[in-house]
Amino acid sequence: KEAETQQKLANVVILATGGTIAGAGASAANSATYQAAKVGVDKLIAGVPELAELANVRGEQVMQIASESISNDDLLKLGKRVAELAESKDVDGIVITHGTDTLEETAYFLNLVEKTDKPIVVVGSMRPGTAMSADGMLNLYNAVAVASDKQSRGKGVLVTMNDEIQSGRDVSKSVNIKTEAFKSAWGPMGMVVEGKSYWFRLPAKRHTVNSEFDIKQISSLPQVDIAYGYGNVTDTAYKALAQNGAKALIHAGTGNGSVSSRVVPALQELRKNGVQIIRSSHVNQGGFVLRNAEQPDDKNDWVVAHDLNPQKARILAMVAMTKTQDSKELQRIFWEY
Ligand SMILES: NC(=O)C[C@H](N)C(=O)O
Repeated sequence: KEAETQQKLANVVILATGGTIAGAGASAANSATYQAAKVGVDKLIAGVPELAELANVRGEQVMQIASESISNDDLLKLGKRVAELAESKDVDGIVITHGTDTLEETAYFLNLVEKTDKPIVVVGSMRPGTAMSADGMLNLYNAVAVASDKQSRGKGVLVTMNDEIQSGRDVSKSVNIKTEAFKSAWGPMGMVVEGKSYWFRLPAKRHTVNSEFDIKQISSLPQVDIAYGYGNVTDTAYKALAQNGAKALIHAGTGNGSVSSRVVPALQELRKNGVQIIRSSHVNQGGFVLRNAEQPDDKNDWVVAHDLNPQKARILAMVAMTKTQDSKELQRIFWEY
């Protein structure tokens, strides 16, 4: 009988990378002061015995770090392992436990490069498992529920936080400390309640199986860096980043991705020297940067990031520049993904 139910359940692999969901504090009152990336994947799985009712779950520890320290090499390592598992006949879905600080970057990266329609769900928590009202257990339970659901196929990389199913492309950590940290300017795709998913929207942008990018063909990512716009800004950071080898600079601009008159000449010069200039916005509730609004992008040969925040623009620029160095192609990619 037990063997029969096991056969019917989906096979889900949990790839653990660290973060607060694997964090531990000194006491149950420590919801904000704790150490991330302490608990191993087997203990995480053992902490939620109800997972066994949703799927045949097994875990793999891919790395054990706080997500603010994730490197491009870590992204490639994780991406390649996800692709291998997705190709395996006995894997139906993949869950990635991850720190929340750069979760939106990893989720978007996987959304661009994984050539599979199998569910890939990235999940984290805002409180360590040792804290009162820890959110990691339910977030993980929801992630496994979504990853084992056939309805989740072909919807791109997903994120389950705070009972919501979000698109890995759109979602961003918008507040810290609070458990409702993850928001998208375009709203969640669905809800997951008591292990069941309820869907309301589909992503309009290209992803996974319809993406022109494939992790198997990517062996390294070019250096792309971000510089921040603010009052009284100088061009020092932009020049230093380029001097240090950046192939593209994401301008985390004010408002519409506007650029200070003290910075414009340096960016024009850097573009002439081959560095791609990509205008994004650091406004909190979702930027929307349009070509030739605020700056003459056609004349400057710059690219706009449209609704992608600076950190997501960095991910797309890196992936795109594994294939093209042409600014018009880059702009096409920024509209389509
Ligand atoms: N809530 C978290 O997961 C934060 C932690 N610094 C991390 O990203 O690993």
